[in-house]
Amino acid sequence: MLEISELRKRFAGGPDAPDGKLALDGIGFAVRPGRMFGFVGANGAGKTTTMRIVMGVLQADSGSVSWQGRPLRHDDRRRFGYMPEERGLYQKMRVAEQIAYFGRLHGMSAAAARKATEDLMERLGVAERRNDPVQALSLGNQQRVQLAVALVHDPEVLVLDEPFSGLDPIAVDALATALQERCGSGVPVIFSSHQLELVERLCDSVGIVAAGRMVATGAVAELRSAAGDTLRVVVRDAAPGWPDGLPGAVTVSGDRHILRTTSGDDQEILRRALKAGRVEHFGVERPTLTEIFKEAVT
Ligand SMILES: Nc1ncnc2c1ncn2[C@@H]1O[C@H](COP(=O)(O)OP(=O)(O)OP(=O)(O)O)[C@@H](O)[C@H]1O
Repeated sequence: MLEISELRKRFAGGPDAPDGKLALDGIGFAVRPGRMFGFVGANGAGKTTTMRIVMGVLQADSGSVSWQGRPLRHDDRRRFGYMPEERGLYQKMRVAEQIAYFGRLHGMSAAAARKATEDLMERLGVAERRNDPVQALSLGNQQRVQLAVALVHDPEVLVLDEPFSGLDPIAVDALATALQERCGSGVPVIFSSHQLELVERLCDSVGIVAAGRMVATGAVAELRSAAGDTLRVVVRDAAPGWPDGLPGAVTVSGDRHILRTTSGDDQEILRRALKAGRVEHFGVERPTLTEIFKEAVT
């Protein structure tokens, strides 16, 4: 298991902010083997900083990262796969050569690196570009190569900073399948993303970070059920004022009134809605991850 505990990090300030910037204020979470963990949060919340600390690119002021029950060491990180936010490809190096080169850096034999490279280029749809320098590829294709670089040495853990950003839907599916396979073979996977539908679809658990703190963490289904069900009623052509006194909030969209409530007598609400106009929808809904996210970070 990969465990991140109580990480704090303050960046040095400039003349405008002499106290610096507290980027992490006690972040902690754990990712079990074979689990996919979605790391979400607004811009500047602290995701990249956390992942950089996990990968040893930055040092925390305090807190710890442990892997399989003991403090994470430099050697362990060689067996991790990392996709940094700033990306890190050699622009002039050819695609196949580059992926194999990173495999070699992680200690693979030349033959094993070549074989893994062939396999990944095929899987990620860049085999036809094998002899092109990276700089000749579109950004999305460069990202596929970046992912191949993170995967080539069959890592024990995957830490990916916004791996899905900028990818077309075909590439998203190829990447999702590649990650699910790694997970299926017992690898813990952490990835950050602003694409919450994707996180909801792929991840066993999520962590929502705001201002350097974890504000919610757990299985997506648990977070959704803990957030409580909402009754949504849509009434068409209803007279204004019909929901006066009913709990919840009403929004108006064209000729539709939409009432959302988490409390109240549903039968009474239905009677009132039927009297008021044409009831187009009456149902209980579980909040999406996007709704939970907005609630948690605002
Ligand atoms: N090297 C640095 N020096 C000073 N401040 C920094 C540095 N790196 C990050 N920060 C600040 O730390 C905070 C957290 O940034 P971080 O990049 O971790 O956020 P993030 O959640 O990854 O955001 P995004 O979704 O925009 O990528 C931000 O306020 C950022 O401006």
